[in-house]
Amino acid sequence: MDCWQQIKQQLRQRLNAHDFSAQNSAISQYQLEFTPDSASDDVLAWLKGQCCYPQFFWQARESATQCVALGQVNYFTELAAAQAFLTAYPMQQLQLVGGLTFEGEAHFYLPRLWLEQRAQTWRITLTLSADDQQSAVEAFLQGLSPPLPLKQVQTTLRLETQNYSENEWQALVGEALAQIEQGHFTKVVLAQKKTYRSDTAVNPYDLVAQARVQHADCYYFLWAQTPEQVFLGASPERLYQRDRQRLITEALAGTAVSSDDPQQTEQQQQWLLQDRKNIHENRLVVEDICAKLANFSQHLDIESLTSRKLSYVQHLVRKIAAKLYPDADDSTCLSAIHPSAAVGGLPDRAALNFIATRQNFRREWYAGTLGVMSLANSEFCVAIRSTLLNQDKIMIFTGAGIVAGSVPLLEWQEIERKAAGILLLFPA
Ligand SMILES: C=C(O[C@@H]1C=C(C(=O)O)C=C[C@H]1O)C(=O)O
Ligand SMILES: [Mg+2]
Repeated sequence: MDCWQQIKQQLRQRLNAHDFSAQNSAISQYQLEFTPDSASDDVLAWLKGQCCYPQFFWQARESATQCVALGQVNYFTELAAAQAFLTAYPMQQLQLVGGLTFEGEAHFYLPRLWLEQRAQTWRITLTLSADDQQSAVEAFLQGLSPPLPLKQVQTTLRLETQNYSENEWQALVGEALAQIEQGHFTKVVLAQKKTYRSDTAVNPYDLVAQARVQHADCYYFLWAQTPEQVFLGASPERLYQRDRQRLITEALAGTAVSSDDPQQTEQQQQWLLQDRKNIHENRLVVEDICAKLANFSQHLDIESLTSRKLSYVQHLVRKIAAKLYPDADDSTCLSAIHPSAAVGGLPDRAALNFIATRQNFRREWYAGTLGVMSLANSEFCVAIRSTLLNQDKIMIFTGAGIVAGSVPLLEWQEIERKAAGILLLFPA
């Protein structure tokens, strides 16, 4: 019997031993630790083999742990309800996965199965609730499949539509600049959506595997509530990481080119660190995040300006740390910080209104936030540098912050450069 059969059998044994009639604890969890047969086994490959939804793959930046959530025990479409649920089970350290769309819709799950891979050790957690039917959980376990090997992506993409031509984009940037000039807001982040068709079916798990190789130092995520819509990406941006009352976040904004030419990259870095428009663009994000955090933090620390190099672009970044008041939970933090001025604007209400009325598409998960939350700790990324797969349609999203001093042509070049970085995931 292979290791996957054994795991299924062990989970089934736990299920059979579980007393569904005992109502003393509404949520029960069973954990197994194991080492898969093959050292090259990967939770992403395991997820590729599954046909149950919702699915979530997550690897936080600076973390060696890769996580997968499969299926659902509970589903919340209100952030406050998700938070209240965690608060109701203080002893169990339950973890919810999900996030908020750019427009603020909440989608959080308590997953049926949670897999964590750290080096060669995998930990599986099966969650059962008092409302579960034994037969439904049995069917879920029955449906678990062995991993499918990850493959190199190879496809040719054909651009079908883009929401803005170069001229239309520059006109929209001009409109935003006029509003900035008139004092309606100081920053607004505009976005483009490009829709491609591929000549062969593109596998989303293979794309994430490609992203892990191509884009170092990022958050890697895959989010599929149904098989028809798979959202994935490699984002360099942290919304925040919280360990009890300690929160760290960052202002990541302001962009220059980065390439495999070290001299050009170095010269671009020097330019970026001194460029007034980019420094202003970054400072507005610091102002936005700090003003929001100040409402529920005992103190804030703001580090000095540095740059962060990625494979195709580099950004200005300032790290921010906060000590939260004890009653500030993830519901407080998420609803206050998201969307920050790195993807929305400042002041946020006026900028978000401009986006809602002038931007010709709804962003949904693009520039939303995804992550994992529990009472003790949580981490969320800003879901940029992302792609939505819808059958054979591939949509890629990019945005750029418009501030006083923005040059429409340069903002076009910036989003084109960001798009080229995402397109690296689709080698012909
Ligand atoms: C909105 C995006 O990126 C944001 C905009 C940036 C900018 O305009 O300089 C830089 C990083 C992000 O805050 C995106 O990549 O889609
Ligand atoms: Mg910019």
